[in-house]
Amino acid sequence: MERSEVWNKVDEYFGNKLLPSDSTLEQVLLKNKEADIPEIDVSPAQGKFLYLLTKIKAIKNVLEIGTLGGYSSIWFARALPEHGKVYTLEIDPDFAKVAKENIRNAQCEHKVEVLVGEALDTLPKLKADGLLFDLFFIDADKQNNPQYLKWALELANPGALIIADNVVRDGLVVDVESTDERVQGVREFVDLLENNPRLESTAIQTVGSKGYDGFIMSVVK
Ligand SMILES: C[S@@+](CC[C@H](N)C(=O)[O-])C[C@H]1O[C@@H](n2cnc3c(N)ncnc32)[C@H](O)[C@@H]1O
Repeated sequence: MERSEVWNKVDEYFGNKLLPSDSTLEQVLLKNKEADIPEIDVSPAQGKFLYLLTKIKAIKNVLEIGTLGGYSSIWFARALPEHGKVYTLEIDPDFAKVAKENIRNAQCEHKVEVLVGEALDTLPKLKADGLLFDLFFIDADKQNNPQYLKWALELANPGALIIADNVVRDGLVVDVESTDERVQGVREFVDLLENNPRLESTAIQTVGSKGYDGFIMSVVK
């Protein structure tokens, strides 16, 4: 069996055991497919992981950069208390439209603000509005990860979590010579984390239905 086949089977096994079937989330993925939205959302297991983290830390406000069809936004929203909020930033108005529908269908509308536009234009507005966040999920254009980290530090409550997805990129992250600007963005992001006195960080490699990748998690002091 191919390694990726094994990863899929193992994801399926744990999914069947630990993630009860969820017609709302399944519907989200179906709607995304119908709208030709790429299948680059987090996997169900990863979504549940984000949900659990949000619950464990009793997070109240989440800032997500990269909405796509709203799949991870819904996981976050479900983990928040009634008065909690997810602000999620999306550049593509068509994706944002589908995300808003999915979020409405999942009955999470009151907890999620989908903000359409270039994230680097939206972030200063959040700061001007005096918003602060307990958890950041950086999951958009990787070349801008260094900028997103700087903004997360501007907008973080003490003790906030910063999670950046897709940092392994099938192992390409260790390619010093890479001309892929996404790889360069991740490497620059890691350089900013290295010895940063405000952050404690780790990186976890993952395999599963989304292939070989990983995420970085940092805590703001
Ligand atoms: C990996 S997907 C997000 C997946 C989503 N978090 C999930 O797990 O369901 C990345 C998203 O970031 C959006 N994006 C890319 N560049 C962006 C930018 N500069 N500003 C805002 N959104 C951006 C893309 O359009 C895409 O929808």
